[in-house]
Amino acid sequence: MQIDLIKGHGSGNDFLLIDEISNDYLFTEEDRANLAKVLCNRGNELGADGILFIMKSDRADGRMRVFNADGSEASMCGNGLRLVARYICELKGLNKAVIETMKANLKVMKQEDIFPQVHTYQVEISPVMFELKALPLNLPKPTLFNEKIKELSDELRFTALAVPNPHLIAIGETEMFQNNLQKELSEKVNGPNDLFPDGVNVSFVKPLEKGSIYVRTFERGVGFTNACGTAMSASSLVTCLTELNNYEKVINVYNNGGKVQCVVHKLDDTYSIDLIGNATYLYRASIQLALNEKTFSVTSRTELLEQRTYEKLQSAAQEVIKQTL
Ligand SMILES: N[C@H](CCC[C@H](N)C(=O)O)C(=O)O
Repeated sequence: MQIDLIKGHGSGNDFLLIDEISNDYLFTEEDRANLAKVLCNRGNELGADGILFIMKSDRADGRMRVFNADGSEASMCGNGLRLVARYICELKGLNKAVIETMKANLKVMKQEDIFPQVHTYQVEISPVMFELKALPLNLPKPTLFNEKIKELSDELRFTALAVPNPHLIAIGETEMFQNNLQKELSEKVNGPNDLFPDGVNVSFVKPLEKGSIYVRTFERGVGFTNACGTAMSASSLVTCLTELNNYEKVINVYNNGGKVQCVVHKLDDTYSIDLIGNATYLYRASIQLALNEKTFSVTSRTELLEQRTYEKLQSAAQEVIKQTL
């Protein structure tokens, strides 16, 4: 079976985009999980953090389903949604659209370049839930806000929220990035454990100057990635809850893949976050796939030249991180 795809990234969080609107691929659920495991494997010619299936929708301009590299499906993907936003807007000649995701239909729109000649989109991150059952997190309390979890750490304080995929956020200083704690506790809560039966994305956050933070995330179903869009959005919200940053103001979120911006909105007890950042295409490729043998070959690959301009954004962001982390 031949499959045409685009490899792209949002802040270095890279994905394979497969267009099921223009092509009749007819994937089964098992196909989708197997495709993610086979094509995202970085030992192969492609490799990625996940696959974004772009599908028809009867209630929006398009639909996104996101599968992690381990074959698990997630309810949301912030960096991936910017790539899908770009793909749908360019496919349909739109500057803004609505994309159906597992739990919500989300508003997306093309934005002014966050850096010269870097395709930039804004996506809505919503709904936001703090009830522990929304993750789920099995603790004898309704919510977890800036509190210790003795099974995970004696010092760190965590906040748990779903946007709607699950996130566990710890805010601290540089030292928290200089040991193996994030890796060890992330592997624990993403393996067989009583706290997070479905796993969780784990982010360590360091406030930089007011209006700027650095976020490093160990992603459920993937591991450490350059950036996690929903995690950066959730982290921005938590820094507003702890009054480190302000609602309705742009927060610069630095990460190992570059920089995005978040604006946190609070209306009574309802929150949403605007996530603004790049949607960069790396290459187009066609593959010949034998799914049952779980093998494929790349039959064509056309490099695109967008990464050269993106790299200027990334090195500027890395300079800031080097100065402040
Ligand atoms: N690993 C996530 C899905 C991908 C989210 C991330 N790549 C993003 O940009 O939000 C999860 O299992 O909930």
